[in-house]
Amino acid sequence: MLSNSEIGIDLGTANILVYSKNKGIILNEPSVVAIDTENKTVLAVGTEAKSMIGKTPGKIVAVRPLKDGVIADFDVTTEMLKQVMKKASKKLGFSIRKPTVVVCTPSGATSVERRAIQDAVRGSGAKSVTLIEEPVAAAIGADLPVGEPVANVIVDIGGGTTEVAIISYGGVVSCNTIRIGGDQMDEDIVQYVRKRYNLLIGERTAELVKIEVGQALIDHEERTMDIRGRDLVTGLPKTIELSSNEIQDALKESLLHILETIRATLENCPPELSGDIVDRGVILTGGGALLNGLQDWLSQEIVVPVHLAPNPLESVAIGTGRSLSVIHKLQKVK
Ligand SMILES: Nc1ncnc2c1ncn2[C@@H]1O[C@H](COP(=O)(O)OP(=O)(O)OP(=O)(O)O)[C@@H](O)[C@H]1O
Repeated sequence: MLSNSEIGIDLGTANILVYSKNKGIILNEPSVVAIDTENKTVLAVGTEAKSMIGKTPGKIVAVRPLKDGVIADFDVTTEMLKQVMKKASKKLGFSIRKPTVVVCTPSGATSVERRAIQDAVRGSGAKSVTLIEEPVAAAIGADLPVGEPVANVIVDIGGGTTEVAIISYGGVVSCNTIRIGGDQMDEDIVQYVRKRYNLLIGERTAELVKIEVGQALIDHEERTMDIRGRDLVTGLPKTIELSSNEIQDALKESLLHILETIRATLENCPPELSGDIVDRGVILTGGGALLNGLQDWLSQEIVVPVHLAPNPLESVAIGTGRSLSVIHKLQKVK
């Protein structure tokens, strides 16, 4: 049985989630840390730190210690995890001591990158750490029958990566990972606005634009939004109106890349499993799955049904938590 000292962690590029069996998701915050660079102390972690991005005085920086699904700054990640454990303990009402942890890694991570994730979680006080591949966790979290010999296709569009995996009989049959996800889409929007309007906007504004008027490559009713930034010619603040048609253009290249990756993965599917895909379709998960029109556009392009996971932003965390009890049955985790 899973106790509260057994937790699942979705250590994502954009968000970090902690799952406990009795309470479900007990923490869901941005993977951001605010640091005082003078004395190297951590000032804030999570939501509070994210609200500081791009707004801090010189000596304080708000950083994201993960990039493309893997650790970019080991020490800051470990510190973030320590603070996350403290916050999660507060939510539970008692201290999480030396927990047994299942944490996800991108399928495309190298052995060194996997080791770093394991060490960082251990460094935050965990007694034992087991890794699970992110698409497998996402599939478990989305209630797919991963243990059966049928093809479960998962398209997980996170902040740093998009992973497309075919899972059958408890394992990954075929998988492709690209380092394009929600962060790249934000960057696409920053670059578009810069080139088209000579206006500099921050990554948080770009993310808001993506969520509000972002649009996959499919016909839709046009929406608009006012945004503010710094005019690169005059140096002064300026407001412009952006439309969903423009953002559709800005996101085109990244979306086509994601589509190509899905196609390539499906083309590599063993023929015995291809029939399942026609019947069962593809499950879309990760925060990027929520982009307006994405589900319809993808089903139009790949001509198989595309379903949205019940909780795209939470599937991986739920899957890591659920898999902990299965792992206990299968192997002793030290
Ligand atoms: N409604 C929305 N429309 C478009 N994108 C969204 C929406 N909501 C969230 N996102 C994006 O989803 C991304 C975060 O998704 P998620 O939490 O699944 O990523 P992650 O697990 O942290 O990243 P990774 O799996 O790459 O490590 C962010 O880029 C965020 O901007």
